Amino acid sequence: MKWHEITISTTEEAQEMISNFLHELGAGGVSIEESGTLSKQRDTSLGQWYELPLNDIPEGQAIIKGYFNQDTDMEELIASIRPRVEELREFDIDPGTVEYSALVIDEEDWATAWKQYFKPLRISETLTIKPTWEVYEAGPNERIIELDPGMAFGTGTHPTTALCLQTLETVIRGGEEMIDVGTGSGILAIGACRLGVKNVLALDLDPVAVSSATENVKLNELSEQVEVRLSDLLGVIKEGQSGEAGGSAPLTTAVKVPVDLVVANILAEIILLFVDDVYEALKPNGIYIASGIYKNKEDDVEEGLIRSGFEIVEKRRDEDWIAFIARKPQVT
Ligand SMILES: C[S@@+](CC[C@H](N)C(=O)[O-])C[C@H]1O[C@@H](n2cnc3c(N)ncnc32)[C@H](O)[C@@H]1O
Repeated sequence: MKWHEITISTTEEAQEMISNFLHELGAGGVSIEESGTLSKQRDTSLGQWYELPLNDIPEGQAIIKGYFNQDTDMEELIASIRPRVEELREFDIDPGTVEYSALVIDEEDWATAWKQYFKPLRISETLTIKPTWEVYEAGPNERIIELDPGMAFGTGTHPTTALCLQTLETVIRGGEEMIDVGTGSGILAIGACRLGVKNVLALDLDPVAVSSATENVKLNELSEQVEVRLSDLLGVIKEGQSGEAGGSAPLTTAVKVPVDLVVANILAEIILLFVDDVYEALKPNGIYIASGIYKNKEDDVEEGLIRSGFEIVEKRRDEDWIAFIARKPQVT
């Protein structure tokens, strides 16, 4: 079988949004390559290892490749993605001078083309993300997240995901109940369970993410602990129903709201839409990890969290991305 490969060169700043667009348009896989110039220092503090050779992509730039089945009209696809990319400028996200190209490749090339970018990755003190197709022997005290991200976002290679997993590792004490909003591949829900969380309600608006997360939860033998549901933000809880089209099945999850912990790795614009709902969904002293925030939105998110009643415990940074750790105060 043949596949169409679209290549988009853009900025690191815009890569997440553009790769999300490709997923939404039905990409069968998306890969991102960032600048890896020879002068770039690679972080090995947590024992990370890198298989990819350094490349000549200029600092701050990224190359995104998306793979579409042979029936896709690529001219139409590029025409539909162009205005969405340009619109990013209105959200203060600069995609730079964007270049698009497309070519046809064989299935075999496609499989290796995107999988070669996804290798076992030590992401925090104890967590390692392992692609299902890689052979990897865990060391002592190493906790493995088995993952086949398929078409959903969340391989752990993006700074926002890494920030969430590293933060989860520091806030989880064991036995918590958690909600993961925008679960994507389910990576944070699975990572949280590996770190000791008791139960997770994992939500996503995108049916492709819901099925990817469900598969990954099964793969990690966590179906008893993690319930994955289609939901627009916390809608499924508010309605007390499943978000499945036409469905009204009640939640079967062991997670009882209010919960101890909420994590959301979504863009700042979306985070700001439901801060009050997260506050409601948390127990007093409950923790909210809000990630996916690009540096130009730091102040807006901080103000939004404080306005809803949260205390800011800490802000963590990776490259230009920020994750907030916020606490719902104990009511006296
Ligand atoms: C940046 S990805 C994060 C995936 C994963 N949690 C991670 O940390 O890598 C954001 C996810 O949020 C989902 N999302 C976007 N808007 C949403 C909404 N209104 N309600 C629920 N999920 C949403 C997207 O479908 C996507 O899977």
